[in-house]
Amino acid sequence: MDLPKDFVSKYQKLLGTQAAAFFAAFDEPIKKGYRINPLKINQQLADTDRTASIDYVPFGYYGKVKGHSIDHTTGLVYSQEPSAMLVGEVARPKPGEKVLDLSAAPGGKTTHLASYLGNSGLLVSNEIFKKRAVILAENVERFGLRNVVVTNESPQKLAPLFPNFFDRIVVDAPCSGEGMFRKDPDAMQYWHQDYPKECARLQREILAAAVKMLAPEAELIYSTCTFAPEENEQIIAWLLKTYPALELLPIDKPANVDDGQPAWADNNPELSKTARLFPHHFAGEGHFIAKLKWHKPVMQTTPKLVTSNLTCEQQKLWQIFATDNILTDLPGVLVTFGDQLYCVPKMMIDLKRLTIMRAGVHMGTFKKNRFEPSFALGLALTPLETKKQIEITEEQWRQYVHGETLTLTSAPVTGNGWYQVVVNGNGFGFAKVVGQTLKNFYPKGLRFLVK
Ligand SMILES: C[S@@+](CC[C@H](N)C(=O)[O-])C[C@H]1O[C@@H](n2cnc3c(N)ncnc32)[C@H](O)[C@@H]1O
Repeated sequence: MDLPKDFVSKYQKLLGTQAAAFFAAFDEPIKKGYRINPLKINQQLADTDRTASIDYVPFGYYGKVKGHSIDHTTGLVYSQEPSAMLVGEVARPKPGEKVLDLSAAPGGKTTHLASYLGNSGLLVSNEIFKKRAVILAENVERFGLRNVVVTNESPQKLAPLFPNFFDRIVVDAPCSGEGMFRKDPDAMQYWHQDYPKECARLQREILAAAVKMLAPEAELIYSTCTFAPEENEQIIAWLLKTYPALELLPIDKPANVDDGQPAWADNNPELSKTARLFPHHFAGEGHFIAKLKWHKPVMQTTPKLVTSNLTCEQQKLWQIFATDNILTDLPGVLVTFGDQLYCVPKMMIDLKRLTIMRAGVHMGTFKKNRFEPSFALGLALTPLETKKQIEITEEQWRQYVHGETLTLTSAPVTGNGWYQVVVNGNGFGFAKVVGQTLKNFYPKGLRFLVK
């Protein structure tokens, strides 16, 4: 690979005898991986190769995911390169926590964090750029997550709204992306000698906002997909100096993960607790990870939490649908935006001052005198949580994702009405059955032809 000249001379100096192996790794094939969604009721893959497992991630595998597959469309798998998976493992939230993923699109870390939260607590998943926030919301929906609010804000706008609020914050920072060069050589176009310094300035601004949102004894996980010391050890050195209440925690490092390099910052030996994933040592593209704890006792004030705004009529229509179709209580607050119904995680603050892309689970739409369930609701619920299901075959799934109406072999004995569509044992939206016909409710924007 034709690496930038200044990049080569920089890492020759920094890595010395290891530099040749580091540069050679850029000519090796990229290492692909994926995670299985542990929140899905059926974990058996339908159309993805289950190859070698990744030993430091309980649900991680090496291999490739096809976008137009049953496994992808049902949210059973998420494609993520193996070194990025260590971030979610280092962060590993506990059920019930309030977690913030501050720069979250397209959603690799968010879906990983949510896998550990198990639909409990609250995960605020934020992305500053609207287009990317849309993709993030789609991925959160596909994964069937119930406890995630997707916001589209700057870290500076979020900070005063969530003072000392979160138990865990992940800052997977925008960076110079040197660890992406192998996967996406176009990333090299943006690189110049001063780029890491420019990124570091932005990273300090983002972290200054993040710190304001840490609850006492909360953890802050910082990561980048670059090798530049300016954005890695030097950022952590800056954090430790600027915020003495932050303590650097050790990271449980899998084999072939390197220690951070104190000499590449201010020689503080603590910095060796951070983790460096180099492509010539580790089967992945490259990452840096640090974990810190916030030891600042502050008086926590409880912000105003989200409250329900349903009219009596809407409550009645929702109840009719829920009684007929759902066997579980979703533990959230029912909120409408116009005629759209959402179930927002209980721990979420009042939504008014935020740009929200997805306020928990999109439950459906209030139409005249009835409630129509959303595709998202049928993805989020397992078939054990719905009263009536229609299991479709792989061939019927191909027709369904193409937007076609299905003809069933016989009319279901439970009669006409809403049914959860099930494929490979996992929920795939709701659809209406009339006689032997299964109408197509796969969202128009998601439809495709399987080739
Ligand atoms: C490394 S990517 C995040 C990847 C994501 N965490 C994942 O695992 O899929 C960094 C993100 O930071 C966002 N970003 C860019 N400028 C930002 C800023 N000033 N504040 C917060 N986030 C920013 C980018 O749009 C990008 O989505």
